[in-house]
Amino acid sequence: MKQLKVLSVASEIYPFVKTGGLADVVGALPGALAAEGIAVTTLVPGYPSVLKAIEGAETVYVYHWFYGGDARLLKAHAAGLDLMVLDAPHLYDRPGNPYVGGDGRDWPDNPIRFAALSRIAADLGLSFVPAYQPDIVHAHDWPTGLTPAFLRYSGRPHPPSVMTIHNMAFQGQYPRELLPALGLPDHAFSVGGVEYFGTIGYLKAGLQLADRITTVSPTYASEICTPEGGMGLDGLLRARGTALTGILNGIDISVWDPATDPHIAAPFDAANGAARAANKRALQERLGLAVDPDAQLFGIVSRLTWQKGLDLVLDRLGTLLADGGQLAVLGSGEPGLAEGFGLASIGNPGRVAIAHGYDEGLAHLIQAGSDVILVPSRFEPCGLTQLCALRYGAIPLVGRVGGLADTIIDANDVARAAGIGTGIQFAPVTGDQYEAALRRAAVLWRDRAYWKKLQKNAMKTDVSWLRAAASYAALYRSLLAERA
Ligand SMILES: Nc1ncnc2c1ncn2[C@@H]1O[C@H](COP(=O)(O)OP(=O)(O)O[C@H]2O[C@H](CO)[C@@H](O)[C@H](O)[C@H]2O)[C@@H](O)[C@H]1O
Repeated sequence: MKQLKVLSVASEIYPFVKTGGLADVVGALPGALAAEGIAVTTLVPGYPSVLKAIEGAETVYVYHWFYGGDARLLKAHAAGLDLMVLDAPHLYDRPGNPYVGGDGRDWPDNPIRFAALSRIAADLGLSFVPAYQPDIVHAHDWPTGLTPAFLRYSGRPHPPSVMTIHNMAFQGQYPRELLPALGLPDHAFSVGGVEYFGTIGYLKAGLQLADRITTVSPTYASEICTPEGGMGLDGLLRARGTALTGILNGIDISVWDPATDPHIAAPFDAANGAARAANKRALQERLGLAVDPDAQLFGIVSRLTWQKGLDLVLDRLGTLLADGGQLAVLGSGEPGLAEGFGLASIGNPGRVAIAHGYDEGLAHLIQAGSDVILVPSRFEPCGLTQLCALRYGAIPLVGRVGGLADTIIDANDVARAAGIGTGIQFAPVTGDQYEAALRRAAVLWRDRAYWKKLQKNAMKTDVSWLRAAASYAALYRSLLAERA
């Protein structure tokens, strides 16, 4: 089969720059797709952390006066990834994260910064760099949503495009007056183009103009077609009909491998789950929790946001602790939630602990040492933490929404009889239902023989990228077949 070239474009990529699951997916897809005969090159902004990782990269294109300053397109290979990097210091050479400055506010020029990224993706699609001509351009989330628009409004032949939604909650909406500064023609501002409720909608543009739309689970794909889940874009998505599909994420099972994980206290696998005990002890010691193998240890690794439903955990903390449970939280985000967990840890020494900030190593130890991983999300396009939890034998307790519905088999009586449960689901996502799920978790925990069975089932679940890679490959090939 002919090798396909896919240009993937995104605002973050693991291991160079990450604020959430988007980076994981963008960083893992190229490796997964290589096995399918697909060569992925990823275009990302030249943030300081990216430029540091690609010192000595080759300049393949020079832009004089590009959105307010000079810029270069660099080509590099780092951490096993083929990269194109947009080095535009006036747009990306600053501290903070890709979207916000040190004061926690969005960079005011975000519309320009991400239009520039999308513009380069389109330029590459339009063969500006003769040595690199992708067959498909694949854009991820709102920061790259204008890519299909730049392709379309170039008026030139261009490769087909795919737009992937990792999270509908972020859409990128900016005043219409920016249109000329973005480099889009007046006629782009139409319902069939980039116009979105009187503004310019970045994600909207991508969803309107890409040849195909994917999101990261089948259930989320149906949820976003409803007024409740569509966040204003459900009508458009319904109109696009079969152009939208859901492809479940995987995780990088070499990074998330309890048998070889350098971040954990003791390696283990499905056949030797008993070694988890050493990780539980290490986690309890590290976070100052009482060292007690019998306390059911609940873990959270998350961005602290409304989406993740963590206010429910605080509201119903009494139930979690009532049966001797413990809680270990790693997260960063909304100050109100961080403070809430901080106060809970002060009020319950040895029982509740919070580690603030971002800590890759501790995330691994929490997965390896917790008995349960809590993901009570209000909506969840796919979710990666429950996949890590499955792989590490921590039983996911999740809201039955989006990808959480698609990746966990609720350990109800029928599943138990069939020997197939892998976690605990609850719906709808309310405090009462969450609390009922906690009670079920406590009952299941008391039956240690069954708990071990659950862990075995969880660890046997295929959470790799294998199936997703085959689905993306099929999607790309069908797009090209259509064009031909
Ligand atoms: N404080 C911390 N320290 C260390 N690691 C931390 C951390 N906080 C979070 N992480 C890690 O960041 C990743 C988060 O990924 P998720 O998919 O769970 O959520 P996110 O909402 O960011 O992603 C969005 O995009 C992804 C990708 O498509 C979808 O799965 C998801 O549903 C959607 O909301 C996980 O790998 C997790 O371990």
